[in-house]
Amino acid sequence: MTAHLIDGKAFAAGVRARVAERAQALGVTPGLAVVLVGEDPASQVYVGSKEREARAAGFHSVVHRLPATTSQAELLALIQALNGDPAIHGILVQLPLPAGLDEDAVILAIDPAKDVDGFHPVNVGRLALGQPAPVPCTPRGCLMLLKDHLGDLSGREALVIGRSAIVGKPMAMLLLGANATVTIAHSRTKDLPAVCRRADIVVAAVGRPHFVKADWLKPGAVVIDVGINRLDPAPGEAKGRLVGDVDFEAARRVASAITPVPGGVGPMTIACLLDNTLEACLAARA
Ligand SMILES: NC(=O)C1=CN([C@@H]2O[C@H](COP(=O)(O)OP(=O)(O)OC[C@H]3O[C@@H](n4cnc5c(N)ncnc54)[C@H](OP(=O)(O)O)[C@@H]3O)[C@@H](O)[C@H]2O)C=CC1
Ligand SMILES: Nc1nc(=O)c2c([nH]1)NC[C@@H]1CN(c3ccc(C(=O)N[C@@H](CCC(=O)O)C(=O)O)cc3)C=[N+]21
Repeated sequence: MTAHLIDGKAFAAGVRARVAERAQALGVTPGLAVVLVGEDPASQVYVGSKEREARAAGFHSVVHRLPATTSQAELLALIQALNGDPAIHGILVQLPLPAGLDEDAVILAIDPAKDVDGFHPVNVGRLALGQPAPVPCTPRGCLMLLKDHLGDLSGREALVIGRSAIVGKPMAMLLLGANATVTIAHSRTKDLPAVCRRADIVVAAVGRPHFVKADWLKPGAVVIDVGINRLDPAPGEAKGRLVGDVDFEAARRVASAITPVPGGVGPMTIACLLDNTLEACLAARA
């Protein structure tokens, strides 16, 4: 079997086009503020594409680039200013923050109505309770791809590998909300290959290249690879290749469908960020 490639890049372009259309019809310009503290080169890339795609969708997009030496008080003051700025409907603080800054306190300072990442405890609680809330962009994008490919997820065995607040936990909540039977694996899970072989759906969010092996997969499983890992450059390459958390070339011979890296989940994250910002803008007008 050669797995169907789930084209997140194409799907995300469709989501962005619908967002742009709705934004245009709105008569108000959705505003997104991204806050980047420090010089992490990978973060610079993501922030650049968020800004480009927000503008392409007709949004007002501002990026605040702060030095790694920024104090907690300075960062909190910026967030207060953005909370009070009526032109800004969505605030995203790029994580992780440099050492010395208190991530929890920063997230708590964001107005939950502008929390387009869905990381504020109020929004995390709402998601857990099944109440309407901005949903974290990466898991939301993964669920869109799964539903598009599989239709109804009811009763399917889903395994989420990873339990971070950004990806693993909200992914598990969304799958549960879609009536899948959900298992969450992490670094203390015993016999992960055996747990994985039971799953109809595998979402890998670990942060280790080639971590999920082909012989861990049930034949016909649907695999969503969230990982973004940069390999060391091969001789003659300026920068290393991007790969996911799944041993892609081997896995595609066992899975029925799989997302590539790049071109899978990553573009969906950005598309969902724009959609969450549009929704926040709509809610602010209501
Ligand atoms: N495509 C996109 O848009 C996005 C991609 N990413 C990528 O997704 C990946 C995961 O990100 P994130 O969730 O933030 O990462 P974290 O490092 O916060 O979490 C990694 C998770 O993997 C688990 N883990 C680590 N080692 C093992 C192991 N040997 N067996 C089983 N589980 C293990 C950890 O378990 P434990 O809790 O026990 O330590 C942890 O829960 C990264 O590659 C990141 O770059 C992230 C966000 C968006
Ligand atoms: N507050 C916060 N919210 C986030 O959503 C957040 C964050 N912090 N910190 C870092 C992670 C990572 N992340 C990605 C987004 C898009 C791509 C993406 O578009 N990737 C492209 C490739 C990009 C490239 O070529 O470099 C792809 O997979 O096709 C990747 C990773 C969001 N994150």
